[in-house]
Amino acid sequence: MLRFDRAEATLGSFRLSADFEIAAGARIAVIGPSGSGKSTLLGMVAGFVPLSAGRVLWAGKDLSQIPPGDRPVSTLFQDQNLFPHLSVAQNVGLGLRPDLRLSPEQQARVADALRQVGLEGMADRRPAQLSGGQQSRVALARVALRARPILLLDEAFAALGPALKTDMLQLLERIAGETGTTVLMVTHDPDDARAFAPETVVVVDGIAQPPAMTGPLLDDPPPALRAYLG
Ligand SMILES: Nc1ncnc2c1ncn2[C@@H]1O[C@H](COP(=O)(O)OP(=O)(O)OP(=O)(O)O)[C@@H](O)[C@H]1O
Repeated sequence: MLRFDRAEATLGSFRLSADFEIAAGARIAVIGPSGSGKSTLLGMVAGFVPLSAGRVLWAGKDLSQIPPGDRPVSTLFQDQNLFPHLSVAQNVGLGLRPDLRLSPEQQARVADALRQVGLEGMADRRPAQLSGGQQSRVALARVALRARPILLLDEAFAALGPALKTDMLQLLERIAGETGTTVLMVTHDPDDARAFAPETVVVVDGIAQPPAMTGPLLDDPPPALRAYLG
């Protein structure tokens, strides 16, 4: 379970608070107006944003004691964090070993991850030789191999067209389901939330609200969310 225990972050004059729990293995959308604090909420989990009060706990353990790189967390941003000078296989292999000294068994796992995301035959290409959708798949394969229990997506697929985005969300759902990964996904698209996330956290007026059922929430949004959704 991921628990925000009266957690607060303060960035200049901006303050965000969160006090709720997310079940292990849940898929959660995070929506709200621009500048409302969605990325800040993810940053509190990943460790990019320090807490000014309260705690964030995973499986009962206080994450603030753990440096960002050692937290049980992977984060995917819109730019996909791929290294341009490394091959597709090497970019994925980083999920297993940052120094890329992979054993034959680990190389086989990289090949398997590439197969899972439909990129077999592209292992030796550089990211620039792939389409945007294929680059997203490389990033997802790396995250799958990294196998951290919490996955944070910050508008990771926002640059993709609708059909590709649907593909990526289905792929993500399959991988997260197989591994039991807990996913928090920031999106500006309510259709993403409906397609992917049974529950949604609304971030508005400095508060990340407890998760609500996505369908009913979007069918009958509270006033602050209604204004944002238009
Ligand atoms: N380092 C900082 N110092 C001061 N204020 C900051 C800092 N980083 C972010 N903020 C402010 O904190 C608020 C929340 O930012 P955040 O990036 O979490 O919003 P968001 O909901 O993810 O926005 P968007 O949808 O536009 O990406 C914003 O008002 C922003 O201006």
